[in-house]
Amino acid sequence: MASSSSLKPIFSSSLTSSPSPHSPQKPSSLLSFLHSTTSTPISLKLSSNPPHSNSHPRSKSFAVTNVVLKTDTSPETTSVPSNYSQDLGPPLTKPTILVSEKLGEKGLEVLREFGHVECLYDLSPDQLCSKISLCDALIVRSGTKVTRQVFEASNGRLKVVGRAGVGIDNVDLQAATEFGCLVVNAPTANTVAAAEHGIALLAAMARNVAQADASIKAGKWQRNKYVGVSLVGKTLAVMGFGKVGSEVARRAKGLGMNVIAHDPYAPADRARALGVDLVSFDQAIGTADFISLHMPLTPATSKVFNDETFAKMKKGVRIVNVARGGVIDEDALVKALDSGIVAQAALDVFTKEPPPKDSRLVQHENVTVTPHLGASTKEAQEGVAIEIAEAVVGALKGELSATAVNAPMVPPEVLSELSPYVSLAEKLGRLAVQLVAGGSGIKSVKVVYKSARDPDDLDTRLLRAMITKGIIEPISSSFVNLVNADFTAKEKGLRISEERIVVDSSPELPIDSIQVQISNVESKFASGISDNGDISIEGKVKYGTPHLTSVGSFDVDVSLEGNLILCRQVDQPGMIGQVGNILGEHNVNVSFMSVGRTVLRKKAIMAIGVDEKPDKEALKKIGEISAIEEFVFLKL
Ligand SMILES: NC(=O)C1=CN([C@@H]2O[C@H](COP(=O)(O)OP(=O)(O)OC[C@H]3O[C@@H](n4cnc5c(N)ncnc54)[C@H](O)[C@@H]3O)[C@@H](O)[C@H]2O)C=CC1
Ligand SMILES: O=C(O)C(=O)COP(=O)(O)O
Repeated sequence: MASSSSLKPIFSSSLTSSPSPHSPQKPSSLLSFLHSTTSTPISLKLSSNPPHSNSHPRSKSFAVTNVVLKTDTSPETTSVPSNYSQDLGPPLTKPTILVSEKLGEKGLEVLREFGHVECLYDLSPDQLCSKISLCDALIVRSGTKVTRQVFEASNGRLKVVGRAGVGIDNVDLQAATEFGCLVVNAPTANTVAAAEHGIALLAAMARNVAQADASIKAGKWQRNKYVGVSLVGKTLAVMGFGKVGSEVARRAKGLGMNVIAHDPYAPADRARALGVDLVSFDQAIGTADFISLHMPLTPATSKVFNDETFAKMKKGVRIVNVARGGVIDEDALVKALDSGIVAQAALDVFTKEPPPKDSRLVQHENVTVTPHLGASTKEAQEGVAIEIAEAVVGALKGELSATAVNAPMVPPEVLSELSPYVSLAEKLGRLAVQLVAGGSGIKSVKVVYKSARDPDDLDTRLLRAMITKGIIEPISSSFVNLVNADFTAKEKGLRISEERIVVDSSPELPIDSIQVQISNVESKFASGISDNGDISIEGKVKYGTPHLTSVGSFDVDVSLEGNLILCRQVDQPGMIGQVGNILGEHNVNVSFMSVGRTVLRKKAIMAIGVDEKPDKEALKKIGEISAIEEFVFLKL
């Protein structure tokens, strides 16, 4: 007999639980993929569905084709960019993009074609926090601190932070990830500008250009005081052999310098190709006449140049920093300059920008300074502006960004191939969790992907994120998207393990089937438990549509559209008719029916796809059919 709990949607009560501080309100029923808020959620675009699936019947075709920004009916609604969404449905809102630092005009043009752009420079932290809840995207350079408070104040609306440049040390990435906000940067367009500035500082420092310039302007003519040192034949240590570092190395080689580099992560062959030896940190700083810094500011590189490391340097070393001020302990540098360990320093970046007016470092006579000008060429600023504008617009459209900093980068061809499986993954997660009996804490989920392809060829991050979303969203108030899926699972103590099994099927298809198993829980539907004691369901994509193909140890075949009723019954004639009649009497449209059985005339599972949720009376009548042993209604 059907249990009484089968008569109500499973977990309905938990849907009303209060939102977590990290989680704004839940989105409507579309698959929100990157981000969603009450105002402008981003969702996977369903091929022929209107954006608001609450108010429109679901289309039969459920292939996920793209990710789009979902509709918004807030008062700021203006016109809709032509490429914003081709879907039908309520009017869409132009996203609001806040630009908080000077951005090249060409980039602004790209942004204006897509959204409502507000350029507000020099905002105080409080002003930024009060503005941000009205913004879908924020574009910054190095001067804006995008702190946890900014994400909190955004109230879930901020979907993407674009850093118009390389260094993202001014953005709290952990907070961005927790809030499901994508961070993108523009990593390539200012590389040459930064490298050229490094070389400019190197040469200017060696020949006292800045000091001599100030002296002559002060009416002096001090030719003996400003005798410099030559670069040719000297050893330059490039610390951080990435994009900028390697361009500096290339140029320094052209100046006749002997270049060594230290970078724990750089491939040796890339260095060798430029005639550069990769060496240890101590070797680099111990042998160099000049040291040029090009590593990111991270917890590992913070103040890595300090009393201890200055003491290991060759006396009279000269240091250039166009990376980040924070990699140097500035007090230690002043001491090293005073003691003569460091003969000169040329600094474009500072721990605090702008540095205090009375900074001993800035005022030091052997120090040359510029106000963070590394990326400031016309060419670089134009390039960076276009690069970041395109990245931000792409992210707002829901495309996966090639310059995402806090989300996996999924190449477009992989994304398009996996699209139908993305939908399948979320639905399987959603179904599996609804089979769990209330009160069972879900701790461990295993996902088994069967595929004819080599397991290494299958990038499952996207699928795992969607399964996580399917499992977590029905039972909590959290949003889950590609950015925060792993974080949210961890935060909720949910361990998701994955197994890839090679099967003999068509290698044309990336995946043959996906199975979701939930261990150590009780089920509201005993037949959903497989022989190993786990809740287990499996699905496939058939004709581009997600299908449920097994429940527990029963095979079924039902398209995952609308909602689903699963019944376990005695395998006997007339069952389909009896249930079908009840649903018909209650005006519930049946889209699919499938019966799977273990032993002929013993037990069977009937899976019934229904467009509408049957009312209580209909569910009660189904439960009263004597041959039905248990049943469950599942919302997709
Ligand atoms: N002053 C300015 O206006 C500009 C400053 N920059 C800064 O320059 C730096 C480098 O930028 P890109 O070359 O574009 O970045 P990148 O990511 O291409 O290169 C950074 C390199 O540092 C290496 N690295 C990481 N940890 C390290 C460590 N502990 N020791 C040595 N190397 C380490 C990485 O392996 C990588 O190869 C960044 O800090 C960036 O913010 C970049 C552009 C303009
Ligand atoms: O790209 C970087 O990392 C830079 O430091 C450039 O900073 P900016 O955009 O000029 O404030």
